Amino acid sequence: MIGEVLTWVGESLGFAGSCLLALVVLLIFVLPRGRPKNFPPGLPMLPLIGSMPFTRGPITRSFINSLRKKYGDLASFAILNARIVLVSNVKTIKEVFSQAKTAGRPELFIITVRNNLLTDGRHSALGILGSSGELWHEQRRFVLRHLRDLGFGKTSLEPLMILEVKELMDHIAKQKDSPIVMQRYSYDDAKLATLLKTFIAPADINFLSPLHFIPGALTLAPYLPILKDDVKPFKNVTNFIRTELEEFQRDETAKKSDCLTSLYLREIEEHKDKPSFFHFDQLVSVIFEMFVAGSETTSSTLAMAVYLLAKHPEIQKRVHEELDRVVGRDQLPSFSQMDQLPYTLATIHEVQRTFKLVPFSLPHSVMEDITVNGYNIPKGTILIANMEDCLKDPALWKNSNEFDPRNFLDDEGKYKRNEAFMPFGSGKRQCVGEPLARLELFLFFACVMQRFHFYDVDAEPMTNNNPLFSATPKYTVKAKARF
Ligand code: HEM
Repeated sequence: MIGEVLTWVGESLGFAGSCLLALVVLLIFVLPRGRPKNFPPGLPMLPLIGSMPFTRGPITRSFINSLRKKYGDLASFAILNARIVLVSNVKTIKEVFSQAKTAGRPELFIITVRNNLLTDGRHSALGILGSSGELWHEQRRFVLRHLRDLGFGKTSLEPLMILEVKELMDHIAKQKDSPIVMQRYSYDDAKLATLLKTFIAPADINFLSPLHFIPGALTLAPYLPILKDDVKPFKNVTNFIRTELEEFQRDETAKKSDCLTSLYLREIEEHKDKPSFFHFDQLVSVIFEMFVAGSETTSSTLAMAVYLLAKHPEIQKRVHEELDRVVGRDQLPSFSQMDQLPYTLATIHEVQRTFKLVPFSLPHSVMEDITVNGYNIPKGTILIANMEDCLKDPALWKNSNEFDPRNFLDDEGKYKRNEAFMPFGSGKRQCVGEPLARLELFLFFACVMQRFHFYDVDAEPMTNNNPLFSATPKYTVKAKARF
């Protein structure tokens, strides 16, 4: 049989073609394997094509889960030449990602395309989310320090958030009895509406697509006609931010104000005569990331909360009861009441656990060789944290398979933290916006639930296969004002 196949190949391809084929086969199968010595167990890794013949199609969540089951806490595979290790188990995740050596970020398609567009090739790395090393460290430290000083994630932001909450509630109230599409709210402000329309849904981004690992694809991507549509939102958002910043720079009062933009512009001024990571392109990039990372994440979690509570009227009823008892109906819920609202707090945590917005966090890359559980993981390896596995492990939760706020309550009904809950990542690169996101989720959820009863939810079947971001189901729901 094999002889017949070889004869047929020889006759069909001729001598030169057969030699070429033999060379390719040699490169793929005979050259030393792509697996480093004492690397964590996993799929075979062939030179050039990695584990692709063994993944049986695109990387899916069930594929990732099957690796964890088969190989344990550290499981490896390769996409083309990129070696990837899936890290599972709460203890191992915390141990691996707390190290500075694992705080790198692999080159990500979405980020590199944006950098190219932004700077016409002036800067190969920008921003916080996609950068590594000194650039990442310095920018993250600057942004965190100043945001903290400005009250980011502190209760002093409450009045500002309440304005937004009220706008959202007015929007829901205006719909009367007609079904509401809980996907996104375009407020009346035309600029904000334009910006929101241009945003990229995280569920459309797949960092594990082989496209990211084809040498040269990243640099060329923005110029390929086939990718024009994909690139358009980046252009729109960055142009929008540029224009806003130029306007800001012309406004003397704004420039003197204490906000992240003016503080950053002052830093640029201070560094203008020396080589520095503080420059205008970098500022555009940081603002872009804060918008993109901070908008769709919280809004889709809230959309998921409404969906799940409309589907679980008994849980909605208990949230309503607690809000009525603790807050009443004459005032809006406030951060200061968070401790007295354990069921409401547990419900929003349970929404995040069920939703698993970023089930494998964002990929990290190893900056220097490390050893984990006796295995060697060399510099350049990509690491993925298996948060999904921690969120559904029956040993770690009271009722892991159901939407059940008791997963975050102790036997006395008090809110209980769970180590396995890491929706904002773990370690050195943990989400910059976490304190703000936590407050936003609590306040929006508590205020909207105090006022409305959601029912008659009607959802389309889910089609999202992206392993790295979860999408909210497309649904409509009816809202009835409770008072
Ligand atoms: C429900 C809301 C949110 C969730 C679930 C979420 C989740 C995450 C996750 C999983 C990461 C990756 C961590 C890692 O690489 O290990 C991340 C990073 C990041 N997030 Fe969030 N996030 C949320 C809201 C926000 C908000 C509101 C902002 C900003 C206002 C924000 C800004 C960022 C930034 C800048 C990074 C990059 C950090 C770095 O690379 O050092 N996020 N987020």
